[in-house]
Amino acid sequence: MCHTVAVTEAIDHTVRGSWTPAGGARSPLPAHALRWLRARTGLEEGSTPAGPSSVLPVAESALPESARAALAGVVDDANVLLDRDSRLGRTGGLSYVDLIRRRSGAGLAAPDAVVLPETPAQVQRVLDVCVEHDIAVVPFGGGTSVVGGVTALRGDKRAVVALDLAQLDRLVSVDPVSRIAVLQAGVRAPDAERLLGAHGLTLGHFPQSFERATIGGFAATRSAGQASSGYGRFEDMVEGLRMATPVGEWRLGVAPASAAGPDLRQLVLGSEGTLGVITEVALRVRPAPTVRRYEGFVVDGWERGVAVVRALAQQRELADVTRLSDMDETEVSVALSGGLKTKALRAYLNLRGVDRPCLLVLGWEAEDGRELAWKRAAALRIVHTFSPVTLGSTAGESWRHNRFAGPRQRDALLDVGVCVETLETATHWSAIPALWSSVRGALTDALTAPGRRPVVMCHISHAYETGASLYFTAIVPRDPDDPVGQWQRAKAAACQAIAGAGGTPVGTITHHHAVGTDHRPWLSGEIGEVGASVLDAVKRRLDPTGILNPGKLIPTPGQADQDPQIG
Ligand SMILES: Cc1cc2nc3c(=O)[nH]c(=O)nc-3n(C[C@H](O)[C@H](O)[C@H](O)COP(=O)(O)OP(=O)(O)OC[C@H]3O[C@@H](n4cnc5c(N)ncnc54)[C@H](O)[C@@H]3O)c2cc1C
Repeated sequence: MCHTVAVTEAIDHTVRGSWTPAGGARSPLPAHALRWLRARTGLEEGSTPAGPSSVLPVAESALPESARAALAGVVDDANVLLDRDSRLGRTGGLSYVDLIRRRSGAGLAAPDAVVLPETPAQVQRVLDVCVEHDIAVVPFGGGTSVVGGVTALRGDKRAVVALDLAQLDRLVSVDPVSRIAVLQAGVRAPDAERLLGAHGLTLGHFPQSFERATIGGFAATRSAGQASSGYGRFEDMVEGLRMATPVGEWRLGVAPASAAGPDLRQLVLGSEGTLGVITEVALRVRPAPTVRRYEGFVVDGWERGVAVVRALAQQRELADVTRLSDMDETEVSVALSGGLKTKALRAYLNLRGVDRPCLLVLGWEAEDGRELAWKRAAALRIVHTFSPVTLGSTAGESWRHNRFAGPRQRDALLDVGVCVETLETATHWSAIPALWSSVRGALTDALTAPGRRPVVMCHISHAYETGASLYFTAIVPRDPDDPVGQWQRAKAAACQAIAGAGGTPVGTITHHHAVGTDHRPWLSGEIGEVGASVLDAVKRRLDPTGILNPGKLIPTPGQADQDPQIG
């Protein structure tokens, strides 16, 4: 059984008001789900589908002709795109706010050109041209950032280009003995699995943005996939990197481990396009699994669920996929699936005396049945000490089957007038209960309004011996008069809860979504003024004129947190 995942629809950057070109129309909400949503949140009848992108305002390109000609001299005329649709398609990422902006046209910041290099050498020369012509550069992978990471901010430069890495799409080499594969930065995750699958290998990185996101983007944001317990976070997979910078190419990583000073790869991982453009990544790969088993359980109460995951983590028996939903997320999953099975499940859980059901999904993948049976038995020995209700493999397989459906569901929710967005953090086990409660409270309070009753739900899908991530999703009827402000106020309240009072953070401002523009105002609080000045110094060394991704990540002292181009 090969570990590939089908991509059902073409990726098209010129259509960005939704996850796929078909948008919510491809996967409309079933009638029972809509009924539940209206009763639970106060959502009124109505439909708000994305309009045609042809009506959106896009300013004329400000790229000077001299710069265009110099860029075309590097990548060829055909790879410097100035047309409206190509530029509109790279205005930003795929957060709720990005999608709303592309539906309303307000606050759009289109790049002045899209540049598509074909080789690492061309990337280097493009940077040289941009330094010479004072042009800002936004490295653009899959464009799935949800924190403003690819918003086309110009900063103090004459123009801004989106440096789209789509044509750096090759598997450079495979070393099966060492289990290392070198992939170019623009390879999308499904293509990475396909290319590696031909060698019997897998990367095992399956974020929910799998269909669109790229190897370079994963490295630049320290991404975490759904199977992080088994395969690790993306930075755990990185053996080496090749990065173009305005002061020359930088290659990192020569051995599996090293005591040659600080590990400078960690400076590149999570640098979000502000220090250079990653062109190649050497990755630790594994034999593709031939067997897998996903199972569902219900645990009575969030606290007990957290205790199960902690026990698995601390006894080093986490399943490759370990995912615990709180009561609200469990309720929403059950309500959205609907039908007879839902009624039967509710009745069964009642019968078993479960008052506060929390869904736990465990998934194991292995090279053979014996290995899988061994891993599963070790984990289940722990799980069963918490007396869960076993739902079996149907529930687990159903989760696996739908694991990339979230973005399509979001399109459908946007089309019926819902505000739906996520945010994430991580903290130590001892702080999990308080942080879960304070972030839920902050989001609920900020989103509650007359006729609007938010649903705020949470899950843990990345666990460690010392703590875990908390991933929140909020659903509430959209404020038609101020849809962006409605979410931004809620997000600020949640960030404040995470940042804590009195300068002591309760958790990290981001576990895997990265900093971008959205978390930038909170970064100094987490890394301290000294940390911020170190980042700033590295930035100045690698990018002395500041062309790379202005307004993202680096908390430059004295500089406004938001770019004035964004209203
Ligand atoms: C629906 C949805 C679900 C998501 N689920 C997950 C999830 O499960 N786990 C997770 O970790 N994230 C998730 N994300 C966030 C996002 O997918 C990740 O941050 C991802 O790593 C971004 O990859 P990308 O190729 O799309 O990068 P982009 O969005 O194109 O870029 C992200 C940042 O990296 C920079 N960058 C991109 N490529 C390069 C490069 N080659 N060199 C230097 N800088 C570069 C950009 O300038 C930007 O700052 C999700 C996003 C969405 C919309």
